[in-house]
Amino acid sequence: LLFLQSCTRKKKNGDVSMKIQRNIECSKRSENVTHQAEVDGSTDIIIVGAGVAGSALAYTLAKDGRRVHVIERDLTEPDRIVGELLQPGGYLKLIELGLEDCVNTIDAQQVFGYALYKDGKSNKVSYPLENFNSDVAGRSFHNGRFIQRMREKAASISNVRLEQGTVTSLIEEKGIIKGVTYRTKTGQGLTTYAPLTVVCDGCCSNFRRSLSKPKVEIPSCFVGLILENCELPYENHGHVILANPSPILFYPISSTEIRCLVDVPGHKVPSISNGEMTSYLKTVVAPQIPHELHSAFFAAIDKGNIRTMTNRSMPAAPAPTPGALLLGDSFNMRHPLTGGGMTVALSDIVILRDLLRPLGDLNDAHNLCKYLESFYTLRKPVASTINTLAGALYKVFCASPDPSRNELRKACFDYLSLGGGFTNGPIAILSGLNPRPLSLVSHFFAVAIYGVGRLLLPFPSPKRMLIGARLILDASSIIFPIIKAEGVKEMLFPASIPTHYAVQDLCIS
Ligand SMILES: Cc1cc2nc3c(=O)[nH]c(=O)nc-3n(C[C@H](O)[C@H](O)[C@H](O)COP(=O)(O)OP(=O)(O)OC[C@H]3O[C@@H](n4cnc5c(N)ncnc54)[C@H](O)[C@@H]3O)c2cc1C
Repeated sequence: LLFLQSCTRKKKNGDVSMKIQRNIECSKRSENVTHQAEVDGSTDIIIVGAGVAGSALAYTLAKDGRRVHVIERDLTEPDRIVGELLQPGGYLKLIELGLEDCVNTIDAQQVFGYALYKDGKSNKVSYPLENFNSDVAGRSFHNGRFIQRMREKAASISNVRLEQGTVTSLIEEKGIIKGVTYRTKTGQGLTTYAPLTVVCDGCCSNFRRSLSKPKVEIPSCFVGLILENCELPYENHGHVILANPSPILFYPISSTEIRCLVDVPGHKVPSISNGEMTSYLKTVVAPQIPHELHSAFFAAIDKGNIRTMTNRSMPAAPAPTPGALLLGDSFNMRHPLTGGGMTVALSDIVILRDLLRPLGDLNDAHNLCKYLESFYTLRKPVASTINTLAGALYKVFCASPDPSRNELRKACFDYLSLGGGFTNGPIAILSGLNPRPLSLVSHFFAVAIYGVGRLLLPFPSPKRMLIGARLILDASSIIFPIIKAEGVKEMLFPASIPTHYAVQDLCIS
């Protein structure tokens, strides 16, 4: 144990992967000692996965004095097309967690809002940042660089042990999760124990079935490209093209690169290997993107680095289990159109940290589990609002042959162009700066009523009245099922749910 401590206490500046590698080496050399120590109760919390959620959680819990063992399948820098735009609300959570410097030195770009495009018209929608410090804005970056910085921060704390290994199962005894079994990089099978295991193994989680009742939907896929040597029409803004059949996104991920994500509805994307994808991008997508980006878009297609990713959506449906908890995408997912995933994960971590803070001992698994049930209610206002907006906006932003849905789409675009509260309200929700469920519901129906009003004025015709009525029905059929899945009571009336269990029942430090 002393050897492990001396290893993990070495805090040196330097290259991210070098630091993490050093940490792996430490854990490798001390595997036997550590395993023995863990049986003795030297770990408070095991974290499965060191992605966005796992590494941020490890850092924050360790800062609060917990002894944390993080097991991550692959500690090399991830190269993915996910989690590249952090909303300003997420940046505020990073500040709360003391992790805001993780967006420094990775060539992250500040983001001040969005530009929306529809039928050749464009409109800038800025985040309402007036009342915040000047550094508060969205940030966009290479996801892998951001994660490496957070892993490095976590690994720099002496009571974090960050180890490369693949968790293969949760250890359950009499209904309580006691720890995990995992395979190290060298193929050795090990077990480790702790009073609490937090599973943060991402969108394809292997363990969510044991800890929740997941219902995963796949509304679409994203096709990702990187555009180089070009400028976005609206500097430091995300760009959303309301294209046909579904939205296309652009945002900077470094000072020289722009990410393009093309949404393709359904489970399947055109084949990259037989050239269908190239043809789709050149003939269907290219004519719909801003002309300033054309040549870089074609160059990116010809370069051939085309990536795809499935977009999943899954409301949180916890099955509270003593000794374990899910967090991040393993627990809850939403369509990535609005870039809300990391904000929800970081917001959840702040709530969990605050709940765990007064507890000295985590060993009373049943009481701890009961106490942590309040987490599921406390997270609802932020998480459900961001989730519902993502699902609803995706549906509204997709093209449709239905005239009422098309009117709703047009009304949404024009409503967001009105300025004042009509623009600030929805963008404050999307950015995570003011994610209030009632504000979301009222803006959503204000868009619908605005759409109906435009149909009926100046002179209503029977046909227009019918489209107007269908528009309201359509809007309701979009938002109400999402709210139902999120939990009507938890989302809209959280005060009616008892959230706080007596901390006194547990050991307080
Ligand atoms: C196409 C796409 C684009 C997105 N864009 C954005 C965006 O712009 N902004 C935003 O906020 N969100 C975005 N998201 C969502 C965002 O990526 C996620 O919400 C976020 O990454 C969730 O973090 P996580 O830690 O739960 O999962 P991850 O970051 O995926 O981390 C999971 C970690 O667990 C590890 N792991 C998995 N299994 C095991 C195992 N058995 N043992 C050990 N380790 C394991 C993995 O290696 C990984 O490091 C996007 C999602 C998609 C699909």
